[in-house]
Amino acid sequence: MTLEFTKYQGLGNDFILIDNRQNPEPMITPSQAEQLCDRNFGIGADGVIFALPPTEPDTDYTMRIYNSDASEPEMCGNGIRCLARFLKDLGVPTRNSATGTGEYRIQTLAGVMTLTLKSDGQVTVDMGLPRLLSSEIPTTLCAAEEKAVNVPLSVAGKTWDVTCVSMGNPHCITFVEDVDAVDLAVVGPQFENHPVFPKRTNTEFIQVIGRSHLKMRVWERGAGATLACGTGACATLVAGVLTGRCDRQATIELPGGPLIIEWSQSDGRLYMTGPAERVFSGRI
Ligand SMILES: N[C@@H](CCC[C@H](N)C(=O)O)C(=O)O
Repeated sequence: MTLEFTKYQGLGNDFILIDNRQNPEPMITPSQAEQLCDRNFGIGADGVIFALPPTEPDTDYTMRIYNSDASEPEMCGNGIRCLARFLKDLGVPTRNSATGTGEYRIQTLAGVMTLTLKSDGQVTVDMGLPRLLSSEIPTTLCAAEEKAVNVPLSVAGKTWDVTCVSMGNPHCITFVEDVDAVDLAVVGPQFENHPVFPKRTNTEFIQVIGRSHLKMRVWERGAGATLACGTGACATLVAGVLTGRCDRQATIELPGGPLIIEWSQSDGRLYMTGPAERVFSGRI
């Protein structure tokens, strides 16, 4: 089998993009995706993203993604920016292109996202509403109808205060004094596979630099330590606001660079702005 692909990255969170517009089912299996993501024996990536035909009214395309461990997450913030850039590079016309900023509406397992391609190359994504009930994360840290905000969780012999937010996918956020001191490779997998998270979790370790500047490191479910996580940055801003640590708009500084996140007061939705760049195309 020969597969055409293009590699994209958003702040170093990197993906293999596949033009799957002719078929509603991904053209490779999760285990083939895992092989392609291998950084030694494959192309190397944090995940594989498929541009699939739309199935819902008023949407342009459908995104599905496999993590590098072959699991399928509901949503990916950096990945969907890369998908918008991929569609544009394929010559797919945007909506409202006469205004100078084009839009795509992309269906995901977490709902429909609207993406705006800006003239400076950045992409803004309407990431929708955060979900806060324990049953929505999901986590058993609290009763199903309660919010897990600043609750203690014992991991790796230490008690961490955590806040849980779903952006369609699960996030556990913990604020620390010094984010560089966290041994991600040791504590990350223990958070990810903790029994209080029945669908596993992404985990964000956050240092507050100022009310509009947070520094983040992430351990992703199904991908491990990555250079950036868009859904994680959105979940982090929500956790920071809920715990009184930051304003509703902030720069989230990641190892791969900054994301600008806003939690709109007027509509309650999260807006994420950041880059998405093509790296190379190939055939495997
Ligand atoms: N890097 C992504 C998140 C990808 C999915 C995640 N690993 C999960 O399993 O939920 C982002 O930018 O949001």
